[in-house]
Amino acid sequence: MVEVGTTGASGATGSTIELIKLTKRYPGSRQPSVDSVSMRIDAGETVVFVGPSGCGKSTTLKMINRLIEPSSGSVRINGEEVTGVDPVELRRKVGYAIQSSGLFPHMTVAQNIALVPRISGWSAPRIKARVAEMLALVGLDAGEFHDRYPRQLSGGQQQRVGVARALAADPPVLLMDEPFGAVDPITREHLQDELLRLQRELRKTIVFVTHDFAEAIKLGDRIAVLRERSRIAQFDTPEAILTNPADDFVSGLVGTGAALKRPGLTRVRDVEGTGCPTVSVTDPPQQILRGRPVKWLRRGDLMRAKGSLERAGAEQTHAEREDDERGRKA
Ligand SMILES: Nc1ncnc2c1ncn2[C@@H]1O[C@H](COP(=O)(O)OP(=O)(O)OP(=O)(O)O)[C@@H](O)[C@H]1O
Repeated sequence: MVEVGTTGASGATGSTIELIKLTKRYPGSRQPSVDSVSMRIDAGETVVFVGPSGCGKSTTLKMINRLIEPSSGSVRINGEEVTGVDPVELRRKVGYAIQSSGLFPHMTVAQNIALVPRISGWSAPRIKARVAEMLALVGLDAGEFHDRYPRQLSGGQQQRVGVARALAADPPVLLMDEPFGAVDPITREHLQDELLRLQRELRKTIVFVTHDFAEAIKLGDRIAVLRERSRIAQFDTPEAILTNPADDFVSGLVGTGAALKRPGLTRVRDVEGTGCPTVSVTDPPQQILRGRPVKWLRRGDLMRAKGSLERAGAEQTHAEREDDERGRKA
């Protein structure tokens, strides 16, 4: 029997996901579209795949829930190979939300949300209660929306129903493939905020695909920057990627515009010297470092630190936050 989620000391209800040398070669293609990708995603973490069009983000994502079968390599959810999991069970474990919302047009909002609980064999009263709970969770009034059809909803409302449907069976893992790609920028920002709020509450393991780097830095605990064939160019926290891009490819994707959208992030060269200690070039580095900020620590880093902060967080490099986040530095 598959274990559905874990509620560990960190309070996360998600599952770990491991991609092990995951490869997809489509029939007739000379090159693999995904070439031996390996990564580990922690329980309760939001990881965003970002990269240029056609680099293999969606293919990688869809191999996690077996919408696409890998050519080789494997995916493990909480240590269990997904190929060994019954498809119905897999759908219950792995919620899936996509750009076009993916709602069935001939089903009402309630029927769409009830889909996975129904195929999982839930009782009618339990499904009814869950639909009401999900509508409330995504901020839609049940009285107004329960019996509407998708065509009677705005794009943003359809996306909300898509997210509600993906969460209905309380899966520990949520896969989101450009779920907010088809809505206007204001609605998109609103849906992103809603997702952040939901995730603070639910602590699922979320894998989110986007080609919008600003969206990646807003939503991701970590970002996997992918280049062609889903090769990992950098896999790190938004702060680390912004302040220390691995190479020119990553720098190009980050772009100055995206970096400046991160509130409170300032280049060191632009920071006023007031209040900074003055040292001589001959002073020993360790002495200079003593008592000074060395790392960025986020709440998730502290949760995962397991006793020592030595490997937690991201090294502070050439950029500095000027805002009240200073208090969170170790
Ligand atoms: N069914 C298929 N048959 C053959 N090739 C495919 C198939 N699906 C995708 N590909 C190819 O695999 C590569 C990766 O596609 P994928 O959709 O995973 O990229 P992506 O990074 O998600 O792109 P986008 O950001 O444009 O959605 C592309 O070159 C694409 O043409």
